[in-house]
Amino acid sequence: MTINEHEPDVFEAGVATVCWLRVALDVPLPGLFDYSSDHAVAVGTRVIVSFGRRNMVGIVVETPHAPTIDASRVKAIAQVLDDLPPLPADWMRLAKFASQYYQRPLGEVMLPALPAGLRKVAAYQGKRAAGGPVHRIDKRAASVVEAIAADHIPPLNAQQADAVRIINEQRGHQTLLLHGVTGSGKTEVYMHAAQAVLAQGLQVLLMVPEINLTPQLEHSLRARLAALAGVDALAVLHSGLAEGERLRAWLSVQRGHAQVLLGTRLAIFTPMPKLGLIIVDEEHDASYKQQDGLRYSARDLAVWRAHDRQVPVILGSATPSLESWYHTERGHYLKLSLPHRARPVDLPVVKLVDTRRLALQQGFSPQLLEAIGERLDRGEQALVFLNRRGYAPVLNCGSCGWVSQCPRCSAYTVLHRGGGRNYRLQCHHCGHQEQAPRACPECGDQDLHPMGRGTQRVEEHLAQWFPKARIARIDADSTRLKGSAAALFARVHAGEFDLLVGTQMVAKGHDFANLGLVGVLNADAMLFAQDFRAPERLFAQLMQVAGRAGRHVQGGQVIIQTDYPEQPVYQALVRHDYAGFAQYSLAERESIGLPPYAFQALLTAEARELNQALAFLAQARTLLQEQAGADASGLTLYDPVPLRVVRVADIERAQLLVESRRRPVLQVFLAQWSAALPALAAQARVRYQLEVDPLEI
Ligand SMILES: Nc1ncnc2c1ncn2[C@@H]1O[C@H](COP(=O)(O)OP(=O)(O)OP(=O)(O)O)[C@@H](O)[C@H]1O
Ligand SMILES: [Zn+2]
Repeated sequence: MTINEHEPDVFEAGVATVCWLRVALDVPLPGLFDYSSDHAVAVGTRVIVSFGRRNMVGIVVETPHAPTIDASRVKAIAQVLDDLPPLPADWMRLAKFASQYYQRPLGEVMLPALPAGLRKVAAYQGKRAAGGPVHRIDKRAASVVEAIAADHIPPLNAQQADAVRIINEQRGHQTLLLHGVTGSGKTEVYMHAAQAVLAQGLQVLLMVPEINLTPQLEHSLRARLAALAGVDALAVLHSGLAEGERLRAWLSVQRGHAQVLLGTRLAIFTPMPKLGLIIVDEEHDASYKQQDGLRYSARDLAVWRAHDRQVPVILGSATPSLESWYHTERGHYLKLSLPHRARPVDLPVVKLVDTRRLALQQGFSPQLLEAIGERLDRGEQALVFLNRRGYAPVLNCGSCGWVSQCPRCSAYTVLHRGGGRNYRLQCHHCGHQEQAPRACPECGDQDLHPMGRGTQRVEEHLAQWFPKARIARIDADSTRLKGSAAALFARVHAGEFDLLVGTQMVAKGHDFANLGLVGVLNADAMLFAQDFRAPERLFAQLMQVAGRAGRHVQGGQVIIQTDYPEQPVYQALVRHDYAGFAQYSLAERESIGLPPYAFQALLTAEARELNQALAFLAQARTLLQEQAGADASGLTLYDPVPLRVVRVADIERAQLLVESRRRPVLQVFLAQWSAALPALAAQARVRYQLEVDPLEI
């Protein structure tokens, strides 16, 4: 932007000095907004400005020589927020990259990435502001973190030591894929790598999929760091924190006080002045993908940020995403392998029980029941894994065939058991709830029965078969209250339960000391899902849950019940053959041109009528075709289709998939396209989301 020669130069005209500011605001409009100030304001500073009829907090992104609109229409900012130094340049670069890559206005990336207090006008103005949120936090004493005694620290084995050595040798940027089988001691590798970085006075960002599921990690990290660098060395960030706690943690990292930041995906947006290493644990986990607003992948941003800051990043997993494996095969990432368990135990024996010709008892094969009984007799724990919460997935009338359906969604309502004989029907899509009827609403017959089974019903049967066993059910329902998941897991680790029934919540990261057997029910449900990533997800999930068996004691066993034992997913599981499965799956993806051999974007539309949504997508498709012109050959545009669950809360949904073999091609077209979509959507009266690198299709 150059100064227009014909305009009076405000700096020399002797009028008041005016500084022009280009500000990012959290509003669903593309572009930045011009304001003025009577003194210089640095890029990265937060300011309060009036926008429309209200005041908002924005971030100064540029200080141009002249505004883009008529200078007389530019409003002055209301207040400069100088309780913090400006957001650092690398943070601004990260936000800009995310904004461009994920096709979202910069303000809608930057502001939501900050702790709430820093982006709310009310936190600074008004009676209770008391000098602003930073001032208030600084005045309040931090709650005392008790130093906990460090657990016994095992000496590294040879494979771990090799991995740590290679990580420590890195200078500048490198992405390292730590592929370690379940129980191989990846955590110890992270700890040692982190220690070396801390010793240089640098900071470490350690990301985990869900913190409340891994209290063990936080506990041992805190203990280790306390011994090393004092009790304040660890900051923890996740969405479950109260606003003040979150701001305090953010500040201590941003000021360089906390040396290690342990956090979920949102932690990727924390300013870290002395960043020296990023670690992404369970890098394959879908929780790294934000599912609303800015639909970013924290794993992918971690790689970008590490590159931008020229520091190493470790992606760790027993079942890496096929994307990461592909990069490793291509030599883009450096692979570190931990092929054996850290303790002197073997990986569990995985057995497939062919259920095609078996008489099952409430979904259980005789083999599985017998195996559970044996483990309990030996005083070991057993786990039954079933990825379906509630009592039964649907209620059915034996007389007329009526099934329980959500009035607002194209989905069944799930039967849940409350206290005693109180049954309710619940929609897992919109939250709709009703009392379960005693008689069929269609024919009045009382022959209503639950079809299939969820964790509640399995728990009930297990209690009948194993009356002496102490049973814990671990799913989203049994851990709804804040802190209850951590409390429940603590009791499991303390040996207060013999038998566990759980959903994918129990599969992740737990180091159960006394768990001998894992039984898997209903795995086939995921086998034939439409999504091309379903087998990858199933494999990872089963490998993870299988990996909970026999971690401390020899003789772990896994029983998977299936109607399709010959499927490659199951065969690879029996062999613990991640590499074989990955090779097979990548070859398949390559032959049909799917990610990671292609890049995708998904446009989803929501409207009152399905036709509205489909028509909008068809228009959007035509528009993209026109924009791309002759270059459209580089793009594959699929037909708009209804979603599998087409109606949720009375809104119909459809989607359009766009694909290209080359990422830059896709990026160029998405930029033009997304700029034109708001107008198109307003006209068609639909809501839409554009998602880059969608995980679920
Ligand atoms: N060098 C070692 N010697 C003995 N035990 C070890 C060693 N390193 C780690 N362990 C122990 O091995 C167990 C498994 O380690 P950890 O939980 O880190 O595995 P992991 O690789 O993260 O597995 P998963 O992917 O299944 O979560 C833990 O009980 C840990 O204390
Ligand atoms: Zn519903």
